[in-house]
Amino acid sequence: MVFTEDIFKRKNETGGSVEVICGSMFSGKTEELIRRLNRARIARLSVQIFKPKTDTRYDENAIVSHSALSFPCVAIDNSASILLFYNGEHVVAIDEAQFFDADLVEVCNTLAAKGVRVIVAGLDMDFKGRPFGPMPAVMAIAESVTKLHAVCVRCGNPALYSYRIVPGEDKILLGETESYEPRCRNCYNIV
Ligand SMILES: Nc1ncnc2c1ncn2[C@@H]1O[C@H](COP(=O)(O)OP(=O)(O)O)[C@@H](O)[C@H]1O
Ligand SMILES: Cc1cn([C@H]2C[C@H](O)[C@@H](COP(=O)(O)O)O2)c(=O)[nH]c1=O
Ligand SMILES: [Zn+2]
Repeated sequence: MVFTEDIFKRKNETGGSVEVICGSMFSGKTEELIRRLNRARIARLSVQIFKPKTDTRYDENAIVSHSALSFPCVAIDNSASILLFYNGEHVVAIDEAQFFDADLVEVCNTLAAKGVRVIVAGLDMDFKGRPFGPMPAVMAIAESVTKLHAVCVRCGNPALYSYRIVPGEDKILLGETESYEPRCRNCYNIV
C-alpha cells in the first residue's frame, strides 16, 4: 500500500513538497495533520506548526482537534510571517489555512523550493459552499490533496458541506457544533 504523505519524499529525498488536507468541519483535518506530524517526529524530522491568530478557539499556542488531540504551534497574523518564523525545520504545517491571505501560495512554494515538506490543512468551502480563502490556489500548486469527509449529522452519509445553523452572513464566524453542522449534498440542499 502507498501512503500518500510519503510518496514525494521517497522519490526525491532532497526535494520539498506541498500537501493539502481539506474538507468540511469535523472531517478530521486537524487529526490527520497531527497524525502526519507525529509520524514526521518519529522519523526524527523537525517540525514547525502555524495557525492564524484569527482562530481564537481553544489554545492560542496549540492546534486542537474536535477530539482534543493537540500539538504546539505559533499563532501568526499573516502568511508572510511564516517565512519570518521559519527556522530551518524539515516540515512546516499550517492549520486553518482558509483564514490566511493569498500570499500563502507563494509562501508554500518558497518553502518547498528550500526542500521543506509543507502540509496545509483547511476548509475548502465556506458555509455557502464557496471556495474558502487561499485554499483552492494552494490545492492547485500542491503535489498531494487529501479531501476528507465528516459524517452528515442528518443522514449519516459522507458530509462535504459545513452548514451554518445560526443567523449571520459574514464569511468568518468562529464556532463549533452550536453554529455548524456537517452535511452531505442532499441534506445541505434541503433547508
Ligand atoms: N459529524 C461528525 N463527523 C465526523 N466526526 C465528528 C463529527 N462530529 C464530531 N466529530 C469528531 O470530530 C473529530 C474530527 O475533528 P478534527 O480533526 O478537529 O476535524 P476538522 O479539523 O476537520 O474540523 C472526529 O474524530 C470526531 O471525534
Ligand atoms: C464553514 C465556516 C467555518 N468557519 C469557522 C468555524 C470554525 O471556527 C473554523 C473551522 O474549523 P474546523 O477546524 O475546520 O472545524 O472556521 C467560518 O468562519 N466560516 C465558515 O463559512
Ligand atoms: Zn445527509
